[in-house]
Amino acid sequence: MAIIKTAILQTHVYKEKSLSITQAEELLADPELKNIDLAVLPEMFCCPYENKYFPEYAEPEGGDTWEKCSWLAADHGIYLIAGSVPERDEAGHIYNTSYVFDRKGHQIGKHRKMHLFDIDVKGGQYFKESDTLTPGDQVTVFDTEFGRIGLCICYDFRFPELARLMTDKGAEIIIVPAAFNMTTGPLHWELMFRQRAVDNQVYTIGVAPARDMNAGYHSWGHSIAADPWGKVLMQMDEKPGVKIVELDLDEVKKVREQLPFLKHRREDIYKLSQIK
Ligand SMILES: O=C(O)CCC(=O)C(=O)O
Repeated sequence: MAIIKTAILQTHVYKEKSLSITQAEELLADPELKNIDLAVLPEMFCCPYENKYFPEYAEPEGGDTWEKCSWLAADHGIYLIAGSVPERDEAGHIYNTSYVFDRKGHQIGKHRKMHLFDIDVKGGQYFKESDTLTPGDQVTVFDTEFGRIGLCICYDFRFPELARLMTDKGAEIIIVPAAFNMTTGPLHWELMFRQRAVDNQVYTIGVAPARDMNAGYHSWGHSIAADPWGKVLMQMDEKPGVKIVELDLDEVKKVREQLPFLKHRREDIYKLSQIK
């Protein structure tokens, strides 16, 4: 049996970066989380989700936030998907980046959000990440002793091609630090996590910041886990909190054997290919 005990941390994002990090530290120290294998934080878990803050809060890979997350993973002996943070590279570009640490605190994965969130819904949400951020260009999967996990960030998950590429690369779980909003969250959030799970026969996990109506961006919250049948295993409300879900990778194998549609693709007629 390959069961991954996964903690989903729907945290509050403070204006002061150090408070958001301390919050993660305190939550992980809770004795109820003693036996977890993996913990996941939300998108921009220590930076308010607004363009004006991304340059100010950005750090290079290996910076203070990175160091702290690496230490937390090693200290608890867990895999940590450190939500996402604004990352500044040597050329001064800023990315929305998720780092993954193994049980020893070594970085074993890194995803730079590939699809920037540029939308303008009349009477609803406006956002233009491309005002400050640069897109990444890598499909991200990483290995654990349980199996392979795919990783993308929020708007990336709207692109079924990306989830399928991760599945084709062997992902059995797809993890998505994310922050949907009050316009798109109510109709699209659960639907997407269930649909990608069904289409790819994977577990899907979405981890969002808690809603803060005093913030510039109102997160939908509702962190979620769906199984490879598309069943919602757990969904939170909008408040801060922690939930543990058990992901049984034998289920992925069973579902794929019983309903083998991934093998029934007509690759003689159509094919998804990666250019880079
Ligand atoms: O796709 C959506 O509706 C929300 C996306 C988003 O908030 C993000 O990419 O940060």
